[in-house]
Parts: sequence; C-alpha cells; structure tokens
Amino acid sequence: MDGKLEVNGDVNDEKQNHRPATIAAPTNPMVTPLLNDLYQFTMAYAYWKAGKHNERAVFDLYFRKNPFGGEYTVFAGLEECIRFIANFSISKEEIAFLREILPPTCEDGFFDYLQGIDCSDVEVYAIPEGSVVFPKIPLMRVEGPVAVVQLLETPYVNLINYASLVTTNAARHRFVAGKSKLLLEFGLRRAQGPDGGISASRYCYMGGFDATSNCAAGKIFGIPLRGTHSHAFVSSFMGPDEILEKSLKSHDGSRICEDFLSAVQTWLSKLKRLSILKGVFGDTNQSELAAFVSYALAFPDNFLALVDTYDVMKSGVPNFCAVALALNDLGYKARGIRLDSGDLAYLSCETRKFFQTIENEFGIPGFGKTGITASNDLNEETLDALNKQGHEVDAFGIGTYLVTCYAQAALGCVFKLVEINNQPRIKLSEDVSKVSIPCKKRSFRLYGKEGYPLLDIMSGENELPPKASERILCRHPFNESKRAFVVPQRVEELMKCYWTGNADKKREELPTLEENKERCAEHLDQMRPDHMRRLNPTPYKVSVTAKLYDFIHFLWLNEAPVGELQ
Ligand SMILES: Nc1ncnc2c1ncn2[C@@H]1O[C@H](COP(=O)(O)OP(=O)(O)OP(=O)(O)O)[C@@H](O)[C@H]1O
Ligand SMILES: O=P(O)(O)OC[C@H]1O[C@H](OP(=O)(O)OP(=O)(O)O)[C@H](O)[C@@H]1O
Ligand SMILES: O=C(O)c1cccnc1
Ligand SMILES: [Mg+2]
Repeated sequence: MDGKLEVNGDVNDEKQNHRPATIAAPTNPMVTPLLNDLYQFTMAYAYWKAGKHNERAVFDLYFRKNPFGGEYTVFAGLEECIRFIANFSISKEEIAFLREILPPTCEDGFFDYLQGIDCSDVEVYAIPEGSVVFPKIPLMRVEGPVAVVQLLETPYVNLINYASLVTTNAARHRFVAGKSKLLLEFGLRRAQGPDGGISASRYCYMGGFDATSNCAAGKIFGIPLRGTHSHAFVSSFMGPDEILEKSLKSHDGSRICEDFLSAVQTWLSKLKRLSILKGVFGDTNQSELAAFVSYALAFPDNFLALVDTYDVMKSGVPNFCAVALALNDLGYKARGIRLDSGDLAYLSCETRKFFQTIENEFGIPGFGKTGITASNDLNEETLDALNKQGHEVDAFGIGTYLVTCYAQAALGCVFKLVEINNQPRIKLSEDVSKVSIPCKKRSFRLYGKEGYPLLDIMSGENELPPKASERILCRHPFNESKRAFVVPQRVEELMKCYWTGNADKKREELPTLEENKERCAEHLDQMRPDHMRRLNPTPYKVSVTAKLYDFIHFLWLNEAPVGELQ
C-alpha cells in the first residue's frame, strides 16, 4: 500500500484551491455537443434554413417545484456548464456523424455553419453555484444566436438537473443529521453509472457531506476520503492461527510488542472477568477477533472495525475493545466501530455504555467517546427516527438513498425561450405553473430586518432595481390577489455574468469546490427555520414587480386565442 494513503482517515488535505488560467474542458469527456437530443440539431437546421439562426435569443433555465417535498433547492452544476461553453466546438467527426443522421436533403452550407460555431457570441448569467434557490427564478440566463443557444439546452439541463438534485439531497441529509455529525458518502456502488457516482461524490460534498469513499472523486476534486472495511474482510478469517506476523511497534517507535495477538487475548480475558460486564458477553467469535487483530496490525493508527458480522454486543464490540485496549497500551488510539445492521439507535447506545464502562473501569480517558459509525439503507427518515429515539452515532455512512435520490428521481429543470430579437416570448399552458415568465429579467433577493431572506423578485431588465429601505410592491406572478409591500433591509442581485465574449464586461471567476461548499452552508444557515423544516415547510415567496406582472398578463391575453362557443 502507498505509504501516503491513510485508510479510515483524512487522506486528502489538498483541497481544490488552485484556479486554472484557462477554463478546462468538462470533467466528463462524454460532455460534447453530441450529448444532445436529436431535435436540437433538427431545429438548428430549420433555424438556419429559415435564415433565423443568428437571431438573438434569450433562454431561462429554471425549475418549477422544489424537490423532496421541501421548500428549497441548492443550485449546482454551473462550473460544468461554463466549461462546456468555453470549449464548445463541433469536430469534423461529429459533423460527419450529423450528416449521416440528418436527412440527405440537409444542405452542405448548414454543416459548414456548424463547423464554424463556438460560443464567443453567447452570454451566460447565473446565480452562483451552491446558492439556495427557488422555483421559477432563472438559475441561468443564456443569450446568443438562437441556433447555438438551442444546442445548449439539453446538455445544460442535464448538467444542472442531477447536480442540483443530489446537492439538495445531501443538504437535507445534513440538516436532519445535525452539524456535529460526520457524514460520509458511500454511494459509488449503487450510483447510476460512473458519472452518477463521480457527480454524487462531488455534489454531496458541496451539499454538506464531509468525505466520500470514492477514490476517483478524491483524486479529481480533492474531496477527503474515508473508509472502513466490509463483512468480507471479517468473514475471510478462519481463526487466530492465520496471523503469522504478530509484532507491532509502539506509536512512538520506542518499543516492540512481539505478540500483539496475545496482548489482545489478555485484554479480552480481562474484559470477560469484569463483574460489571457479567452476562453481557461470553466467548466471542475468534475468527472475527483474528480479522480485527489483522486490521489493527495493518492500520494501528486508524483502527476501525465493522462489528455486526456475527453479533454486535456479544462478539463485535468486546472483540473491538480488546484490540483497542491493546493498541492503547502501545500509544495508539482506535478510531471506532461501524454498525451496518440491526437497530442502530439501540446498538449505538449499548455500545456507548460499553465504551464508557471501559473508560471508567480501566481509567482510559476518552475511551467512552470512541467513534461509532452507522450505515445500512440510511435516509432522511431513518436519520430523523434515530434522532427521535436518541442514539450515540457520531458518523453516518450513506449510499443508495442519497446518490440515487431515491425520494425524487429528477428536479425537472427546463430551458425556455423568453425573448427573441428583443421581443418577449411567453409559453402558455393549461397548467398555470407551466406558464413561462417572459422577457430578459433580473432577479433580486430581498432581506428583512432579522437578516433572513424575505423573498425573491424578478423584474424586467430595464427596470430600476429594488433598493434597500425603499418600499416595493411584490406580486405573485400569476395570482392577482397575492401581493405584499416590502421594505428590504438589504437587496442582493442574484445573477452574475459567468460567460461573455465581450472583453469590456466583467466575468465572474469560477469558484473552487470548497468555496461553493462554503456558500451552500452559509445560504442554508441564513434561511428562516420555517422554510427549512421537514414537515409542512412554509413556501418561500417568489414574486415579480408590478410592471413585470402587468406585462406578463398583457402578453398572456395577447397570445391566448379567444375561444368560440357554439
Ligand atoms: N432505530 C431505528 N429506527 C428506525 N430505523 C432504523 C433503526 N435502526 C435501523 N433502522 C433502519 O432499518 C432498516 C433495517 O434494515 P433491514 O430490515 O434490512 O435489517 P438489517 O438490520 O439490515 O438486517 P440484516 O442486514 O442483518 O438482514 C435499515 O433501513 C436501517 O437504516
Ligand atoms: O446502505 P447504503 O446506504 O447503500 O450504504 C452503503 C452500503 O454499502 C455497503 O454494503 P452493501 O450494501 O453493499 O452490503 P450489505 O447489504 O451487506 O450491507 C455498506 O455496508 C452499506 O450497507
Ligand atoms: O468504507 C466503507 O465502510 C464503505 C464504503 C462503501 C460502501 N459501504 C461502506
Ligand atoms: Mg446494505
């Protein structure tokens, strides 16, 4: 094993803090212009054929409903969108493939056009990654030649959808677990393929997890790595006879224990004789003991044992303690145990009592606080149930429910045309929630006296922005009766320019993953608690200015055909 790799511990302190001079290609090399729906290319052809391809279009990327029954979402995936646009170009091979799949009637001139396009004429305004965001408010506004921006729709929605969903899922798990718990993402084996796995590790970290078991994510993003061991390791041992090399140097290197196995067995006998533990356990499983001793010999500084292979209280925990005590004699501090089945509340409390008894009986300071990690199909509900019952778990390892976003399959982001050639466009629907909000817009977050965000408001691009201490009418975009005057304490513009070909415009630097993680934690912290609670949270208000309200409804009436009754 590489001496630098510290299994069970923080192995990667090197965070992603450097900023590249140029914008790198998307992390996943599969993210190319062909990672697209066919209809984007057929539309591009039809725009070109109609001579419309260079008309200036504005699209909004947004979602309509917060996921997981909550009232907030965390925005993620922006960096990958900017990487995509910064490196956008359709290769000769891709053009050749497009020629094959499009009808033979498509003219050569179109393929020449495709070959020449890049995104130098596109501008992207976006809310910073890691921000808490709400339905209907554009997360991104993409402006540029209509045929080019149309080609960005599918990759952009793809890059934002899962990223934001899983970041939100991670944030929700963090919210229930509480700030003091260590959260480990263990989902790689259950994730939706390799990209699902890598993305889950990256965005769960952004959303509030502390570490991942995914080595590739550790390497690519500098996320701290953590791990324990599996049942296979425990059950692979037949008994103590298998342990051939039994010596272990003390932590400070000053002495050598020639027979660590015997030292462990002596401790196990002492534990067994302890009157306070009478009746708790008898003979423990010796093949499990052999596995633990072997793991401790391999990682004396980071010894952590999975204790539920045979019986948690009658074997796993006493065996772990015997090894931990022998390590303690040599100056090592065992990290703790992992529980992966059974009643995690009960078993963690019983284990804590056992640890505390040892601390008291043998006078080993801190032993009572030895770490307890729990895993096994955990999700928001089980974390909540454990909290209600009372538990002694310090760290949770969470896989399947977290990374597959089991509670909700997709966020449902959309990319809608809101303006072309400076003409606002609206999309109507029988379902009011699906009516798009037209125009090139700006959006603002208004903060109240207590420092909490009060609401988000959208305005037309050319309206005067809301100002702190000035009263402003905030209207529900579609419900006439819902409106409120607000005097904000502070006003924050939500979207910033992240991509432009215009050298005179300021472009935001792409923050590091650590910075996005910090922003996410800050935003979540500053939300009013009633928006965050799991049961019946209060909806956060999303509004439009009076001017924009009037304009939406004017356009709505203009575009909606008048029915005829017969
Ligand atoms: N105290 C608890 N309150 C609520 N849910 C719990 C509690 N302890 C564990 N759970 C959850 O209950 C489920 C138990 O899983 P399951 O029924 O598969 O049994 P198991 O403990 O995994 O047994 P085994 O793996 O040995 O068959 C898991 O989802 C786990 O997270
Ligand atoms: O339960 P999750 O949230 O997905 O967390 C990851 C799981 O993966 C591992 O075992 P695996 O599930 O592969 O085997 P098991 O069924 O024996 O636990 C680990 O022991 C966890 O149980
Ligand atoms: O390190 C672990 O304990 C781990 C890693 C992945 C999945 N389950 C457990
Ligand atoms: Mg499992």
